[in-house]
Amino acid sequence: MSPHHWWLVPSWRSGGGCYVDGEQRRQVDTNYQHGGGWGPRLEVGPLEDIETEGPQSPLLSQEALCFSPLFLHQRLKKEKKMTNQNVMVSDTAITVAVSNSSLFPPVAQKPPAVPGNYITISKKKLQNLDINCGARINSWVDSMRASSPTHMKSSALSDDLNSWIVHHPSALDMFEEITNASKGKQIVMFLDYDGTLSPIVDDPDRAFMSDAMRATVRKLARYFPTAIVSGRCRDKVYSFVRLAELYYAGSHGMDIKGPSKGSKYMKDAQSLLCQPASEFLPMVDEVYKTLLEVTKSTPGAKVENNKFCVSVHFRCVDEKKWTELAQQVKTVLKEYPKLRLTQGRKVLEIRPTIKWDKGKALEFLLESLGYANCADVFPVYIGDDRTDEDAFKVLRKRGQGFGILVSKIPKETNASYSLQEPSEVMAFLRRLVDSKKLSLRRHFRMRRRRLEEIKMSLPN
Ligand SMILES: O=P(O)(O)OC[C@H]1O[C@H](O[C@H]2O[C@H](CO)[C@@H](O)[C@H](O)[C@H]2O)[C@H](O)[C@@H](O)[C@@H]1O
Repeated sequence: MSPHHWWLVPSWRSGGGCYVDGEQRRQVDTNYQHGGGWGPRLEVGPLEDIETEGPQSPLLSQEALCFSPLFLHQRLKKEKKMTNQNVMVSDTAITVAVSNSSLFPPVAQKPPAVPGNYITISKKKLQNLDINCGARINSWVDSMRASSPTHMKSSALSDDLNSWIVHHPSALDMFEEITNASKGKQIVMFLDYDGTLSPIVDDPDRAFMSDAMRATVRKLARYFPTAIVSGRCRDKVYSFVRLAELYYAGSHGMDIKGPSKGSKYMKDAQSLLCQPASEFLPMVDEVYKTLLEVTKSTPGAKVENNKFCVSVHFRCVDEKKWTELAQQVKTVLKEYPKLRLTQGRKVLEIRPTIKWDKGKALEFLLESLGYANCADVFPVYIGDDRTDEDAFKVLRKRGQGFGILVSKIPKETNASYSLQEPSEVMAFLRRLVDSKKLSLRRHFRMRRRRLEEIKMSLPN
């Protein structure tokens, strides 16, 4: 047996599992289990131990992987079987590298490419609830459960948080390093809304942003081009934020509009409009109406029309009814192969199959602002949800700026830094504004001094 071949089994008390899709292309035992309690786990062992037969599970949520690198680390240490290997769980895959010496990549470092010396579990099989592959309802419900931190053991949580924070340090603690890295570059700000600018609440219609946060974002936009990138429909998120000087990308980036007030950063910002999924409008509307009707029988379910996508909220649905709700949604979506399902925080999100996401929206906005091929731009994206990972990934790929994940618990992420909650986001934004003001003041003071020197040196 080669010491470099290892297998990984994401497992749940209820079962689960997936294919190992890399070098060895072997299937993992889907019923592998470990000690009790609900919770995402990633088991590890020599590749040779894998059972080669077993049903394929089309789904494992990203959340199910959120503790896995750390769990894996501990397990690996315990087993003392692995001395010089690197284990990584990225958004695209679970990967075991065989040569690097550290367990995690340093902050802002790109994840290693796959496959090569890596064993990979492909993202498609892990992340999305792919209705077209005929996902089983159990898998859907597992994924819905995984999005609930209440299912995570608190002891594991604090251990993992301590290790996680080392690799995704607080953006507040690292403020100096961050501003140093941005020196001489144009910072462009991208802000998610729910869970980033406003706290998560039970009723999506009441996710208000505080006046203090609004004032902070207003100041921020004075100094840096600023965009709100949200899963909500653009009008709705605008009604919460109410700042006309910002760029807005609603419906997970499928509805982008420039500032109605115009912008000092772009000549013709008012006419900026991008709606790459417009042909899906009638279909999304139809699905919204059907889902509204069908889910009426499930107490607490809430269907939200986000124009180019639909959200089915289960935050207020009794867990015993989650299977019923998943079944209702699945039945409706069977009729719409051009729509796909993803998952956010206690929400099922239905959207067109087009290749457009928050990452694409970020790229589109940078291009519109004239920074497409510019080395001197420093985009900062702050978000809390799975859909924000697409934007974090784009930043890593560009090697510009960085992502900040808003989370109190360890999550697998492509972001470089973390903040715990919207109040920390506000503190970070305020510091950005203050630091910019200070540097501008210094700049003008120096310019004035220089002008005076020139004046003095001129003959009377
Ligand atoms: O991209 P975002 O701005 O973060 O939008 C993602 C979803 O956010 C909203 O739902 C979430 O926040 C609600 C209010 O706090 C909460 O009740 C819900 O459980 C969360 O999932 C919004 O309602 C969705 O339409 C967005 O897709």
